[in-house]
Amino acid sequence: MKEQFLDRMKRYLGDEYEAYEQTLQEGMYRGIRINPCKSDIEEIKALSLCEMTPSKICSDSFYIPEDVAHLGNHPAHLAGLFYMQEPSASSAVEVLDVQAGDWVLDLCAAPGGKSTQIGAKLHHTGFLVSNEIDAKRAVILMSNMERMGFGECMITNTRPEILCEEMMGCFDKVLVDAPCSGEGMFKKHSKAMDDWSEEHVCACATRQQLILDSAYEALKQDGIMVYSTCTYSMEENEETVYAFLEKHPDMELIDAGVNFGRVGFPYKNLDHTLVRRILPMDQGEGHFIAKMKKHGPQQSVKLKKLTNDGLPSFVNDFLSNQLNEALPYHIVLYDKVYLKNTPFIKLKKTRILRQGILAGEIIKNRIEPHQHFYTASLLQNRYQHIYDMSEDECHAFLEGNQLSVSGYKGFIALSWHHHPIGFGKGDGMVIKNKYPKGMRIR
Ligand SMILES: C[S@@+](CC[C@H](N)C(=O)[O-])C[C@H]1O[C@@H](n2cnc3c(N)ncnc32)[C@H](O)[C@@H]1O
Repeated sequence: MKEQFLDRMKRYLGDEYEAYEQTLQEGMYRGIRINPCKSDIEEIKALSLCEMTPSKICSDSFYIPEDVAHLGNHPAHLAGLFYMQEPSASSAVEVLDVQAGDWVLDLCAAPGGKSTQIGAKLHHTGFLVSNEIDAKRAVILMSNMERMGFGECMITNTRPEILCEEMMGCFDKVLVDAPCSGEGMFKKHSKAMDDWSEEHVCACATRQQLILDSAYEALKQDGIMVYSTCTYSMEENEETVYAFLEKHPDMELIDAGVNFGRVGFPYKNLDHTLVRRILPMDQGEGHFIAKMKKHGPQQSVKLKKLTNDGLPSFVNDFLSNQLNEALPYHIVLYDKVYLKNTPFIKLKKTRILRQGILAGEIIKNRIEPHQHFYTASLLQNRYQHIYDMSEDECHAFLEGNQLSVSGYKGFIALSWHHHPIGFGKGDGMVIKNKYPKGMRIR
């Protein structure tokens, strides 16, 4: 560990420094968070995946032993029943206190730990915009949102200032889980430690101010903003919040409203008792969370809603053949068919990777369904053609093999323990494998 970093930690922690130093010799906390849109605690426990210890931070989060292997390839994970997330990483969304019907912006969202948690809390109500500035990471975010089954959302890949200007004053809740110097992750990512320097900490703090200024624009009057990091430095935490509040006097730092973690470090006249810190001594990996309310006034842009496109008859036939109940909204964009429960919105400057559920792609005069159509939790009870695979069949399917199952013709949802995990196409004799090649297990 860099001496300069440890000296700073000594200054921050005083008498507790030794306890912190001790945690550096220990392993990382690991955990899983159950997806209530697809499963519940009883079901996951009954799978006996591993030892699961409840966390005090989030009722869906559990600590798991550090040495548990291969959970990522477990069918329950691939079907989106749970997300691998260390419990303290769920703290910021708990503070955000998402309510059904909220419009929520997750401005720095990849790989999607917090967006999938927000999606679960919204439970198909409201609207979630998950933005990631980095194109490659945005694709990972999209695949995690897809696996977990969310559709009442939009995945964007844009600079915060562009998105927040286009959606000015639209959101009840905004989460800024900011890029930071990652001091809380040094045990996990040694690269974060190699990159560490006081200059880097200050550069992160400058960037955080810019992101917060954009986030401010997107927040409604009376809306709630949560700012979080996974770093210890005061420059990126208390000092960032202080500078932001100085610049935006209509923002008020309010009580985080939770009883996990501990108060922040004292800084000027910031009420540090209102912010939360989770340190490794608190069964976490170094998180900071501040909750703020916007008193406004704040104008909101009026978003343009799209009307339903006329669908080609073969798409209508496909949808009525596959689903026993349709979703009310659909659009076709670049030959891709999307479905949604509420109207699609139109943005001009923001790069939208996906809005709604991607049902499939029109190729010549037919539709090739997409994996998202079969993982979307809103559709889970609507498939008219579904085959529940045995453990062996599911394993073979996830490896990319066809199923020797006769009697089915056409596209069919394939489930594990009655949870759709993908799809195939029957020819009466076998079901051909349509599990995306890049997702197959080897
Ligand atoms: C701490 S991570 C987010 C983790 C995510 N919220 C989760 O729970 O999975 C911060 C993200 O901010 C992104 N980022 C980097 N620079 C940014 C910028 N200038 N504006 C917005 N986001 C940025 C990074 O690519 C990274 O994905």
